[in-house]
Amino acid sequence: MDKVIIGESIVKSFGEAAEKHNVLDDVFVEIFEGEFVSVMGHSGSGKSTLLFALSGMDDVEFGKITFEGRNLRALSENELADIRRTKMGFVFQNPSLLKNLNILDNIILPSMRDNRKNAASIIQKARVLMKKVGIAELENRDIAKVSGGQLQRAGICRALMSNPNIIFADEPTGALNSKSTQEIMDLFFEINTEGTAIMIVTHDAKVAARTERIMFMLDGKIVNELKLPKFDGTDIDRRVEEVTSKMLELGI
Ligand SMILES: Nc1ncnc2c1ncn2[C@@H]1O[C@H](COP(=O)(O)OP(=O)(O)OP(=O)(O)O)[C@@H](O)[C@H]1O
Repeated sequence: MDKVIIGESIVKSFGEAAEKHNVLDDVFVEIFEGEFVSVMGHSGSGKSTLLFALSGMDDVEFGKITFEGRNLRALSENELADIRRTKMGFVFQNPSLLKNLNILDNIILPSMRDNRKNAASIIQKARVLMKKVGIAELENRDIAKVSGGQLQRAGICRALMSNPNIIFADEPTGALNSKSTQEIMDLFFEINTEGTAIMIVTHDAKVAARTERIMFMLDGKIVNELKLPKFDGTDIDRRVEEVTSKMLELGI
């Protein structure tokens, strides 16, 4: 299987002089096409920084990041933005939707910026995605009048508009109750089954247990990983147990 992203010897630090410390400390990571991976670790261990580095959102001080064969660090800001817009999807804990736009307009906004001429097909695509994620009836709804789970579904629709090859999700269920968390994970599962690679940063063992490879971070390093069979809807309790016992073993 081909690799969608390879990060080699990644180093990134924050702070000045004596305060300076490596938040990413010689990290090697690779994600395969269609893979569903997660990253766990203490708060401050570098998980989000890794996600931002791999997606080219933030530059790093050292190392190489290869996305579909292209060296991200050698690209211009415009080229990087283009890759992020057309090949990557982003989902965050709180989807940053605009308050003065309804759900549909929020979902189509980034695509419309790129290609206003195709408005009709963009709207049609958004409607297909809204139906898929179960928010079809909310297209005209003010974003202040939907639940957190529905908002996150809208965020996922927006991320899927460009048919990304990989979705980067930073604590996508962090603000959700356990029912919505499960529903959002069902959705990610479906998206992944259709071939999109997904990298999720999470503190939740139940979320990580749905993925097929969990990378554990400690002090800026990936110190271990756990591989699980692709989730088939069964054995979730046993999977969660495996994840939690690995966390205990690693002191995470
Ligand atoms: N822009 C920044 N400026 C200075 N320090 C930063 C910045 N971004 C992150 N850091 C520091 O880098 C370290 C790692 O942060 P990061 O957000 O990657 O951790 P994390 O594992 O995702 O944490 P959490 O689980 O709390 O989100 C932390 O010590 C954080 O304070």
